Parts: sequence; structure tokens; C-alpha cells
Amino acid sequence: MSESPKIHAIIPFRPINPKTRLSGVMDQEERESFARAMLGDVISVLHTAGCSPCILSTVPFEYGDVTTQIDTRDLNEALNAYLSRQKMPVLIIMSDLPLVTPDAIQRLLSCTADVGIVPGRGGGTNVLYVRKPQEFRVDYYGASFCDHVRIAEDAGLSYEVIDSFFMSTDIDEKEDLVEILIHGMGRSRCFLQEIGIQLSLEHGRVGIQRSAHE
Ligand SMILES: Nc1nc2c(ncn2[C@@H]2O[C@H](COP(=O)(O)OP(=O)(O)OP(=O)(O)O)[C@@H](O)[C@H]2O)c(=O)[nH]1
Ligand SMILES: C[C@H](OP(=O)(O)O)C(=O)O
Repeated sequence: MSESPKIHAIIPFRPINPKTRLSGVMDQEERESFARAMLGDVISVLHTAGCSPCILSTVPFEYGDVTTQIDTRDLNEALNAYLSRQKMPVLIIMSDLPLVTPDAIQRLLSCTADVGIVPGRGGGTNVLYVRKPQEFRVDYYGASFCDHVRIAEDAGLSYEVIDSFFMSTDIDEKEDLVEILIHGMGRSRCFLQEIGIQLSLEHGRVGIQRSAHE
């Protein structure tokens, strides 16, 4: 019996000077290592979920034997050019989702709508499952979740919104690191621990602190 083809998962990635909103707690070299660690967590989960990952990078970049495509254009232009070349369903997943799980990916892949949308906290879009890539386009940044709903509606495509704590937790700000230290089990958590980032409790709120000697 022949196996069903793996779903292509495209991961946009900017390896140089990424995660600038974490500049207060990590220097550039650390942010680059941390972004790579989060990417590694996402790639492992995609493999476990039976997807075929591909990195869409702004510069030449290698991660094991994962295929990389290079596109120097900005995020939206690069992804829309990619979508226009695809005939089969595509998963678009951000690289800063280190808590994503195979179960959550499977749940998204089992949605029957033309577009499955996983919102990010604060109005962004963390994962999209696009069954008809040539009929959809992306518009990231700002309230991109609302924009993606509107784009699907305008194109006459059905959509389903998938709520998942682990997929909706993208790591943008210092406060988001708390979630990795509480829920994470992969490379990203190890990296934070290696550079001395740990949980702190101040006035009853959980935050993070970095040990001075690291
Ligand atoms: N291919 C490509 N990917 C990008 C680009 N900009 C960001 N990304 C990726 O898109 C995803 C979401 O990006 P952001 O959350 O804005 O991450 P970031 O740009 O590293 O973070 P900030 O500098 O803090 O805004 C991540 O997977 C990034 O690596 C780009 O210009 N091209
Ligand atoms: C790419 C952008 O990511 P954010 O800046 O919201 O993390 C978005 O989700 O539209």
C-alpha cells in the first residue's frame, strides 16, 4: 500500500539579527542561537507529525538535511511567491513556536476548511494550513489574523480558526520566555537555561531573570 504524500511545511526564517524584541535580555549572537534553537524545536515536531519541512530563509542557511529555499524579499512577498508556485496543500508555520506539539499540528491538518488559521497572541498569525495555495495570499504583521480571515472570505474560501495554547504561543517579548521555562521541553528551554535565564517571582507575578555571572 502506498503512503500518502507528506504535507509540505514552509518555515519562514530570518537568521541574521532575529528576535530584536529580545535585545534587552540577549545580545545578537545569543538571539541568533536562540532563533535556531526554536527553529529546531519546530522542525522536530513537524517530522514527528509526518510533515516535510522546508526553510524559507533570507540568506543561505543550513539546518541538518532540511531543504532551504532562499528569498531575499520581505516575509509577505517571499511567502506569496512561494504559494503561487504550489499546487498541493501547504502548512505555513513560524519558527518562533517552540511549544508546538505533533498533536496540535495533526489537529490543524485534520480541519476540513480551505484555510485553517491559528491566531497568535495579540492578533498575529502563527500557523496557516492552506489547501488551495494559489487562491490564497498572506499579509503578515499588524492584526494579521483579521487580515487572513478577510483574505479567505474575499477569495470565497472557507476557513476554520483553531485555538491551541501551544500553537498560539509565539515568542516575541521577554515575558514570553516564561512559557518556555514552564512548558518547554526542547532545545529552546535548554538554551535559555544555558545562558542563565530562569523564572523569577516579583510581587506575585512570574517573570524571568538572568543570572549576573553567566
Ligand atoms: N523569509 C523571511 N522570514 C522572516 C522575515 N522576517 C521574519 N521572518 C520570520 O517570520 C517569523 C515571524 O517573525 P517575527 O516574529 O517578526 O520574528 P523576528 O522578525 O525575528 O522578530 P523581531 O525582530 O522581534 O520582530 C519568524 O519565523 C521569522 O524568522 C523575512 O523578511 N523573510
Ligand atoms: C509575522 C507577525 O508576527 P508577530 O510580529 O505578530 O509575532 C504576524 O503574526 O503577523
